[in-house]
Amino acid sequence: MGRPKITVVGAGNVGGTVAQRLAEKNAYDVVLVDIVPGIPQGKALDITQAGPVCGYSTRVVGTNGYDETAGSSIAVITSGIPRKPGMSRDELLATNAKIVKTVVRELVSRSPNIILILVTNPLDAMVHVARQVSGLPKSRVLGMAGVLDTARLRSFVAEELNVPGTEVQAMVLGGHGDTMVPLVRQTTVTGKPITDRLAPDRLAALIKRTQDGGAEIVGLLKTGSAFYAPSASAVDMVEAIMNDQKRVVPCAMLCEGEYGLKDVIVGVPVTLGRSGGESIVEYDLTAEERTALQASADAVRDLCAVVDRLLTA
Ligand SMILES: NC(=O)c1ccc[n+]([C@@H]2O[C@H](COP(=O)([O-])OP(=O)(O)OC[C@H]3O[C@@H](n4cnc5c(N)ncnc54)[C@H](O)[C@@H]3O)[C@@H](O)[C@H]2O)c1
Ligand SMILES: O=C(O)C[C@H](O)C(=O)O
Repeated sequence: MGRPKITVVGAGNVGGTVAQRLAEKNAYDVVLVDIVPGIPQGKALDITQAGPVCGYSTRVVGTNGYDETAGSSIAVITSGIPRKPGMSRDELLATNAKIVKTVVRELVSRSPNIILILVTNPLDAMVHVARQVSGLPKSRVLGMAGVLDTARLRSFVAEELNVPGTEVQAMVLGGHGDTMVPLVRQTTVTGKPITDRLAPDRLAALIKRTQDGGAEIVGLLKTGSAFYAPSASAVDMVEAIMNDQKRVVPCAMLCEGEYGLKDVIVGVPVTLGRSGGESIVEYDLTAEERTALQASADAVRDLCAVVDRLLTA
């Protein structure tokens, strides 16, 4: 039996880097798809040629079609436009919804057992589009944002306290936008509560920087948005699923009553295993966190109503 196949759609900054990181795992066949002729083929060839140097023999195929994606275990969907300085992620809605709709149709028709990991923004609404179009169960349509937002908070805390980022644990829930909800009680440094190490005003400043973390990088890069940490975060989800790790990871997934949220896709702690998002884990939230999560879910719901109208028009 060959290696499991992972497809990456969109061979731009995030997708190209996801393909590279996956190839370096030396555990999958990788298919990289893009609409621009030459780009996925060129990047696939380049990644393949790094193999002898880096010690992997991953088969990486670049294509402008979908036949090569048949039988994929997972697709990481990064196709779509990124925002420019001064824009919100929500402004990408109309363009990216159309792209995600077509891409999901192509993927699911060739890989009926596929698990979709959405990366394209606005993230939570794109997971909604993918669910509507694919009809796949909620466990197989997930969004990557919580791992990234959490990694940002962990790295800001690590820098502030001069400790390794790996010693900082955290959990950021909610939609991938200004309303994201960092859980202070889940934030620890070398196993101790963050509140023992940081004054409230400093912690509040780091949380604000996390909420604005994507925009900070968009402002610095001028063209395009972050891709090193986003690609690492998407590959972390792929690994948790493919290795059946049963690890609790913040992901965008449909809530059906968990946290009091009904029929809305938002970032929540999800156990990732071989069947995808296997369950939503309910932490004990403070009243303030619960209210913030509800507000975040309301913002996502409003955006999903807009995208539903756009796609049926
Ligand atoms: N969820 C997150 O945390 C997160 C993080 C980073 C980026 N993003 C989002 O990911 C998306 C991609 O970002 P990027 O930096 O890689 O952008 P990019 O412009 O570098 O790459 C996007 C690629 O998608 C391709 N594409 C467009 N339409 C397509 C289609 N119909 N089929 C196949 N490919 C198509 C483009 O040709 C391009 O190569 C953006 O929407 C961005 O906002 C989300
Ligand atoms: O900020 C963006 O537009 C890209 C991504 O969502 C991020 O958080 O880096």
